[in-house]
Amino acid sequence: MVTAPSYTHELQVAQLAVQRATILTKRVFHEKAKGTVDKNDKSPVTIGDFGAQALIIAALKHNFPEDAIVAEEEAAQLKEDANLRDTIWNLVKDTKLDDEEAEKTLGGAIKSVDSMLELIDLGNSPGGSKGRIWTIDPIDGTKGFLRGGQYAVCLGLMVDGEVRVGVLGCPNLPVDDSARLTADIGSNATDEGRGVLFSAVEYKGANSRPLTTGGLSPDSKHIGMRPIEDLTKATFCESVEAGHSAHDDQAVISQKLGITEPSVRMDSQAKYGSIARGAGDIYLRLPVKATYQEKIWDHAAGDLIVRESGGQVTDIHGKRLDFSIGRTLANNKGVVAAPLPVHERVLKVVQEVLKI
Ligand SMILES: Nc1ncnc2c1ncn2[C@@H]1O[C@H](COP(=O)(O)O)[C@@H](OP(=O)(O)O)[C@H]1O
Ligand SMILES: [Mg+2]
Ligand SMILES: [Mg+2]
Ligand SMILES: [Mg+2]
Repeated sequence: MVTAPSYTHELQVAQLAVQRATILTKRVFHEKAKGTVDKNDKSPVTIGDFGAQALIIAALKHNFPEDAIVAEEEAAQLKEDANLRDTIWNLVKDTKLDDEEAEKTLGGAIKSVDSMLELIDLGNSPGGSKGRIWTIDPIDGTKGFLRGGQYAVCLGLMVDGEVRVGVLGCPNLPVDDSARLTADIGSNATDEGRGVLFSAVEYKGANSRPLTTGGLSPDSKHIGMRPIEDLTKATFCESVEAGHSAHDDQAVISQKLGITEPSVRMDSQAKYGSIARGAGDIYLRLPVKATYQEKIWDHAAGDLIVRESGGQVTDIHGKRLDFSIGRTLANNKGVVAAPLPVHERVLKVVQEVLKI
C-alpha cells in the first residue's frame, strides 16, 4: 500500500511562519492607526507586504534551503527607497514568536538589512510542474487590510504541480468556527475574539486553530463545509472589489439558485477559509476582464483547504485550478467553489448565465 506523505515538518514550519508574519502585519496596522507609520494610503500595506514576505522566506530557507519560492513581491522598490527599507527593517528585525522553541524552528531573526532584501527576492521562481515550490501572498486583500477588514497571509507548498500543504492566517476573522458570516465581516476592526489559522494537507483534511503569538496551540480542530442540500439557504461570498469579480453576474446566479440572502463581501482568501469551515457556503469569482490571469498565490492555500473540507474548486469551465504552469493560473478562468454535492448544480447555473 502506498501511503500519502504526511508533510508534518512542512505543515509545522508553514503554520509557524504564517503565524509570525501576522504578528508583523498586525503591528503595522496598529502603528498605522496610532500614526507612527505614514498614513499615506499605500505605505502601510507596502511595509506589511515586504516585512511579512521577508519573515516567511527566512523561515522557509532555514528549513528547506533547496525549495523554490513564488512570492508576490520583489525588493526593487526598496532598494531605491532607504526610508521605506529602514522602516520595514525596524519592524522585521524584532518580530518574533513568543515561544522560543517555535522561534528556533523558524531559524530566529534575520541577520541584516541586506539579507532581508536578498530574502525578499528569493521569491522570484517562475513556478512550474516539477519539484517543490512554495507560494506566498504576504498580504492578500490589501484593500481589506487598509480598511481594518479581512486580509490573509497565505502560504502553499506545491509538489510536482499539485498543492500539498496550505496555510491561511486570517487575523480579522472570528476565532469561532461556528460563527456564520455576516454582512459586516468585511469592515470589522476589533481584535476581540478574532484571528484564525487554517491549514490543510493533501488527503489529511483541514483544520483551524486560534492565531496566537506563541507556538503551536494544542486546540487545533478539524473543519468541514456545511452539508447543504437546499441552496436557497446558502450563503455566498464574493470580493469587495468589483474589479476582481463580476458582482452583476454573481447576483444573477445567486438569484437563479434561489439564494435569498444578499452576498457577503469580503477581501482575500478569508473567503476560502470561511466556506471551508461552513461559515459560508459558496465562493464565486467570475472574470471581469477576459485577459486577467489569476495569480497562484491568490488561490493555492485556499483551493486545498476547501477541497480538504469537502468542497470542490473549479474555474468557470469546470476545470480544477492548474497550479503547474507558472506564476499564474493561465489555464483557468474565474473560480467556482462550493460543497462537493452541490458544485455541479452551481457550475451549471454559472455557465447558463455566462452563456458558455
Ligand atoms: N482584475 C483582477 N481580477 C481578479 N483578481 C485581481 C484583479 N486585479 C488584482 N487581483 C487580485 O485580487 C486579489 C485580492 O482578491 P480579493 O478581491 O478576493 O480580495 C489581489 O491580491 P492582493 O491584495 O494580494 O494584491 C490581486 O492579486
Ligand atoms: Mg493576493
Ligand atoms: Mg498580496
Ligand atoms: Mg497585490
